[in-house]
Amino acid sequence: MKHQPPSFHPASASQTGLVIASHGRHCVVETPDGERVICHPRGKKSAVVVGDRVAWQTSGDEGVIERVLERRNLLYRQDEIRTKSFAANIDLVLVLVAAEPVFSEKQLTRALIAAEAAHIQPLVALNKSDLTEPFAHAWARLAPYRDMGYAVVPLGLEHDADAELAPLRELLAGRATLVLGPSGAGKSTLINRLVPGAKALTREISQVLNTGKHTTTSTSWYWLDAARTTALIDSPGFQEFGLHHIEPAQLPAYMPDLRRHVKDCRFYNCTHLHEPGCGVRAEVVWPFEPGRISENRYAIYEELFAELSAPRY
Ligand SMILES: Nc1nc2c(ncn2[C@@H]2O[C@H](COP(=O)(O)OP(=O)(O)OP(=O)(O)O)[C@@H](O)[C@H]2O)c(=O)[nH]1
Ligand SMILES: [Zn+2]
Repeated sequence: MKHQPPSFHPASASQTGLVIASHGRHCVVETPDGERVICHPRGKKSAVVVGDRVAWQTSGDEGVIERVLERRNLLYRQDEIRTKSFAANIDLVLVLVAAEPVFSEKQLTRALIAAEAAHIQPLVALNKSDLTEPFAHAWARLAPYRDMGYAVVPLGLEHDADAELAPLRELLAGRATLVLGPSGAGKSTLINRLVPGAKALTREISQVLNTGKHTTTSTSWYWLDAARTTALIDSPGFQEFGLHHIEPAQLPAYMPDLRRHVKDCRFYNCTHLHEPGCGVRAEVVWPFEPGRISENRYAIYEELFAELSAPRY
């Protein structure tokens, strides 16, 4: 047996906690009693992300993270150069788009594929129902997404009465939901409608984490209820949604409209790009028809396939 060095400090017991915000090398850990402590990871690499359950110990006024408990899932994006994590241990990914600015189907699809690849249920919401005509147009553009089984929730975050937000609240209840969306879709409006005191909390957290320095926002975790059963996680970084962690051949598995036709392909290893007897390509139509594959989605598939097949350096 190895000789154990004598311990001069009374060992402070390790506690568990939830990472509710992170910035650079600091993070805020919430204890089971709801107390919040600034923590630093032990060692050089900062591997902690919002949503992580951690074991930590007090060290003066602050804390040291000893280890990250096993993750149920981790949503991240990866471009040619680096990997960025959005959050861990989440139940739902809510992709918020709006009637205006006109959303990019490519970005929406990328987010949905990343969620599918991480085995997290996606949910789509379309905001700004008061902008009648653009809203109707956007709603129609989302028809293939409803048809492939995703819930698409109409919202008017600025004008809806609380009762009108009830269906959304119901979908979120008891779960931790990561909110993603392009700039201007209404993410801040959503958080402020659903989280009492969100603005104050954001200010408070960015003050403690940045110690006065001016920095952009990072990911934060908000509880919707006093019992802390329902959470929203706000995360920046929707615009550059790299999917380099996904193999091109895996793409159809993460695109439900393609997935349901793969069984009809003549070749088991069909890429759905040029093979004869391809069950996927046989279903591509424009305008969209239920049960089939919209030309837009197929074009996004082709583009992603090429992007993810390109040599990496
Ligand atoms: N017409 C209309 N405008 C809305 C609605 N909800 C939000 N907006 C407006 O849309 C704009 C963007 O809303 P934000 O909540 O700031 O959007 P965001 O997604 O947080 O955008 P970033 O801060 O750029 O990331 C604001 O001017 C809001 O007032 C809505 O239901 N209808
Ligand atoms: Zn095929």
